[in-house]
Amino acid sequence: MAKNPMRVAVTGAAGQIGYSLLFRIANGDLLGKDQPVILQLLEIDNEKAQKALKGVMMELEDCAFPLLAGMSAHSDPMTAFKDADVALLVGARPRGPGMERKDLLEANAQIFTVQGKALDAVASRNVKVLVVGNPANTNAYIAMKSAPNLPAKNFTAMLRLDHNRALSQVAIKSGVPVSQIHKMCVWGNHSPTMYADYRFAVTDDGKSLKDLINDEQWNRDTFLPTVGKRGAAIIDARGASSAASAANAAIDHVRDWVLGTNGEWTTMGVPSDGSYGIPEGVIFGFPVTTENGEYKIVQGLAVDEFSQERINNTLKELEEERAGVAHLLK
Ligand SMILES: NC(=O)C1=CN([C@@H]2O[C@H](COP(=O)(O)OP(=O)(O)OC[C@H]3O[C@@H](n4cnc5c(N)ncnc54)[C@H](O)[C@@H]3O)[C@@H](O)[C@H]2O)C=CC1
Ligand SMILES: O=C([O-])CC(=O)C(=O)O
Repeated sequence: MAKNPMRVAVTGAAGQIGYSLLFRIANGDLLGKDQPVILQLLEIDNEKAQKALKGVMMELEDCAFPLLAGMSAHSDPMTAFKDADVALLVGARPRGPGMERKDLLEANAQIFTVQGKALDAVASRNVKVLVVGNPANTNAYIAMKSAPNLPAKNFTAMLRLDHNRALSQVAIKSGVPVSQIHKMCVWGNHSPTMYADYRFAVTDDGKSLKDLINDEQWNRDTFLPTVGKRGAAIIDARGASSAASAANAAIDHVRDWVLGTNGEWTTMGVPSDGSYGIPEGVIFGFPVTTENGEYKIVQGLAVDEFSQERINNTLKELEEERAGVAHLLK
């Protein structure tokens, strides 16, 4: 028997990530090739953005996707998030000329407060929320705090792009294909302070990638800066921030959350439960496994002195961001 459609809300739907994301969702890449979807698309209440969104919807229509059971355009999160099973919060305020980090945090805090409240009011009680818009961890924190009637665990931030970047860099260095590398993870904030960590990574036949690479200087001087500053390198090369790879990571994140990782590790930004000394509620990148629509933080990993320093550093940045928006959450 055909499954009932699931409702997927996407914000910033006429933006560049949206353009790479929506077609894949409609193609069944997000929720499975037997799962019909209804797209509920949110853009700002502006004639140009709404017109662009209409254009994207015309193209979606022209693909005649068998799994696309419906779609609608919105300028109000209260209608866009109605009964949403999945919410991909991509739209955010980009940094403008002369804007300080604090101004950026505040501008986004406004957006994610409103959207968190709307999710709280109208979304499915099981809605799975992924925040992509930057600063992703803090935006997810704001949305979570603005939705007290939804389980906090339903709010996540995207570190999967960092995870995928780390996988590819380790694959290139070691010569082991990405498909044969397991137990990669990235800790912390989606920012250059993140700590990409291949200490636990193993090949299909259980060989340690750290031993195979055996180059601590490469780890510290090449790998970590390459992964940490990859977003800026893409902007420099393309003249625009990563879009297709970001959309791909969003698909990976939600697909794994919904459909499970079969014991494989992945990275998700999730509200801390106190694991590894990260204060409860901070949205932090952790290694996780997923099963039956739930994620579990991988426990019991050894944290050496260098790793602890890195984790402390990315946590400090997240706590500063949190302090910077605290007055807006009262
Ligand atoms: N977490 C991650 O790994 C990554 C995050 N990003 C972030 O994703 C966000 C989106 O990137 P792009 O699609 O390239 O940007 P974009 O500027 O092309 O598109 C953003 C869209 O969001 C819309 N928007 C803005 N505020 C909105 C609101 N309140 N409600 C609904 N829509 C709204 C805009 O009108 C625009 O169409 C940015 O914040 C970017 O920094 C990008 C790459 C990776
Ligand atoms: O750096 C940016 O603005 C986009 C981003 O988050 C990334 O590519 O990781």
